[in-house]
Amino acid sequence: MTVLAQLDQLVEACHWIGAKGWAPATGGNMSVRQDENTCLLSESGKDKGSLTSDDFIQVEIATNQVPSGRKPSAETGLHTLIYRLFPDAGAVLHTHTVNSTVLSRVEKDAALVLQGYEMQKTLAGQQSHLDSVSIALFDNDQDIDGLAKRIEQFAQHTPLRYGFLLRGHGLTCWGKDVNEAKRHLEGLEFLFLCEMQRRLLEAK
Ligand SMILES: CSC[C@@H](O)[C@@H](O)C(=O)COP(=O)(O)O
Ligand SMILES: [Zn+2]
Repeated sequence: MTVLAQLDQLVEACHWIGAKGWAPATGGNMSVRQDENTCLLSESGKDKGSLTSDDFIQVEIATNQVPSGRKPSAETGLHTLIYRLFPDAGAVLHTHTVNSTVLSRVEKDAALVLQGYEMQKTLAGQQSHLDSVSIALFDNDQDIDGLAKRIEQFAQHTPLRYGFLLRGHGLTCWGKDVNEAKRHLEGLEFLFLCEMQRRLLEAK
């Protein structure tokens, strides 16, 4: 599929994310890989639910440089990190949902472990509800370069798959293309909602 077709799919995914209320106000950011050296990232500060293809800005993956001089997402460094760590990653979606925001604060460990859910199989390579899926959880940080470094160091010793949570902030997930990133987002959000409800009910 061409990059233009991927960008069209990404714009559609942004509208779908907006309609679900998963990127309130100007929260969230999205990108698609152009080639091994560059990606197209959403412009900073926009309502991500009403983006058009003109709102995506070319960024160099190795350096975070922006040839156009426009202002891509404040979280550009997390998208480019994912494209650097995972040559197969073709799209990255970052959302601010209530479930990911709250659950990432309630969970004090360095990962949210999901187990026992059939919907784990929405995640590439997962074949059974009996397996455990560990979603890494990092403390939020306004220093995105510092945060990216911490995540990079973590990935050197622990597998990082599907996405990660930022505490009190939201989910960043990816896939080989827009469709897979969208499936991972929808699957993980479903699992977060189930996990919230389970913890609430079992606490009584
Ligand atoms: C609504 S404030 C949220 C931002 O600080 C950030 O977390 C975010 O997701 C959107 O930033 P942006 O620079 O528009 O990509
Ligand atoms: Zn954010």
